[in-house]
Amino acid sequence: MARISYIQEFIDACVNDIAEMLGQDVTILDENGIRISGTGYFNDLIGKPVPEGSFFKKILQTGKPGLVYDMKKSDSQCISCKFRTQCRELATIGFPILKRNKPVGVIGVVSFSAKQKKRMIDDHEKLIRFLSHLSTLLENKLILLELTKHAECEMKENIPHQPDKILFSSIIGYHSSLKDVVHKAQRVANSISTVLIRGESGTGKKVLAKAIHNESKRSKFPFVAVNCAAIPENLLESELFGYESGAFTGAKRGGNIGKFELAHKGTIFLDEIGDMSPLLQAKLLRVLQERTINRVGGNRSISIDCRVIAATNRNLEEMMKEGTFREDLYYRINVIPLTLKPLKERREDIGNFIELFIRKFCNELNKRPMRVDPELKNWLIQYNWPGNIRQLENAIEYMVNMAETEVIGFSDIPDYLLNQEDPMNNQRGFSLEERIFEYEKNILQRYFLNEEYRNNKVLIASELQISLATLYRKLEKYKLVTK
Ligand SMILES: Nc1ncnc2c1ncn2[C@@H]1O[C@H](COP(=O)(O)OP(=O)(O)OP(=O)(O)O)[C@@H](O)[C@H]1O
Repeated sequence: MARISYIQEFIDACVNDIAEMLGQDVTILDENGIRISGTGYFNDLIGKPVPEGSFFKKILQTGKPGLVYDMKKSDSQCISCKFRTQCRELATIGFPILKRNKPVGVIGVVSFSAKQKKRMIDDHEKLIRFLSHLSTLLENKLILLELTKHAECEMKENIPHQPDKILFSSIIGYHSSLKDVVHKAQRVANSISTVLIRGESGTGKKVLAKAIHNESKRSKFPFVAVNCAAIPENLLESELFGYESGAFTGAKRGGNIGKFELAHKGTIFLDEIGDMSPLLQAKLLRVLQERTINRVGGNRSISIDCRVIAATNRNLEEMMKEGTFREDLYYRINVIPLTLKPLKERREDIGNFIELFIRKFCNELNKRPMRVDPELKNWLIQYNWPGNIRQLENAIEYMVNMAETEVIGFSDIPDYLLNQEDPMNNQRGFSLEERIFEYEKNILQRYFLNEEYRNNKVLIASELQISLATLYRKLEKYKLVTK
């Protein structure tokens, strides 16, 4: 999905030209309320979020434009903004940037002098019309970008047997458990036996499956991935096995081949197999045993030749006990089990992933090479990563986008990393005292890294209803990072 920050260069050019033309300051926010561009006063605020409850945040929520010229009035749109009384803006017009009717950003034009304010109020109708055109232009640019990317992906998918770059050597990981998994995978790459990859979401199951395929004799033939959880149950059968003409209402004339046939001589990757319905489990079992499929609505058996790799993050043993996963299918797919550990159990790999992803995103986003502040790196290594490698990858993408210098620091981390309620995430082996320590430290740290509080100890102490002296003591005790 194209985000507003993906057209950053175009936005910067627009903002500067419009500000010059209108004689007012102009700013643009992304879908999270982060200022991604701005002129004059806003220059120093780029990369920072606007306060909760602010006029611009409301526009992001409602998708409605507006004009505010008396921030202090009780019915002003800024009434719930904490920084209302310190605000230097005299008048502001905000207009949503919509993508398919969903707000993905805001354009703001702001007056800081009485003269500018008067001009804004006099001309506000024209200005709103102009912003509406600009917003449409930005929306079109985003949609065009999305369509181009989509077309590129489709082209790549349609090139038969395109070699994929993921090999065993591209799987990052020095932890002994991962080395062991990769070693086993190498040994079975050329076998026809079914592999079952277990692991939490985002641990690299698909990456491993692709490496097995690419390092096997089947690599010249397709690797076909099917996410069994993402396809509605009634469609999954025809998706997997194909259908004949007239098999159901809406079926294509001439029928359609399914993923098993598409993967002929290659590999079929059945992701989230634990989410397959009992009925389909039975059909899949038969296919795996007989190595033939029957298209939906057809009565001819078609033999298949493809390697099956299945993956799941579900506890299949528990599911068998509950009767929601078939025991016979379990034994059929669990021939070569490979388990990927969650990232928090292989912390020695986190540093390498951080370096890898920083390089990747600097490259993709055309940014100069960056590095991470060593203190932040330690913090990231200690973090629990419930979303595993995928979450780490997304967090680094965010940080590379946000960083204004070549050193990524605490001010660049996404808020959601700090908003984790239980920092120990039910890890075993910690006492109540240690847990409470981490819990309190985490709460305080969140306040110090929250832009809204601007490191203001009086404000933080008052919000937490503790004395300033207590706050200072805790600051020292927990060695908190302040922005
Ligand atoms: N060892 C690795 N080296 C480099 N990148 C990796 C590695 N493992 C995973 N990744 C990256 O992490 C992300 C998640 O990987 P992947 O999609 O394979 O996880 P998954 O376990 O299949 O997730 P899910 O169960 O949610 O589908 C991908 O962007 C992938 O490129």
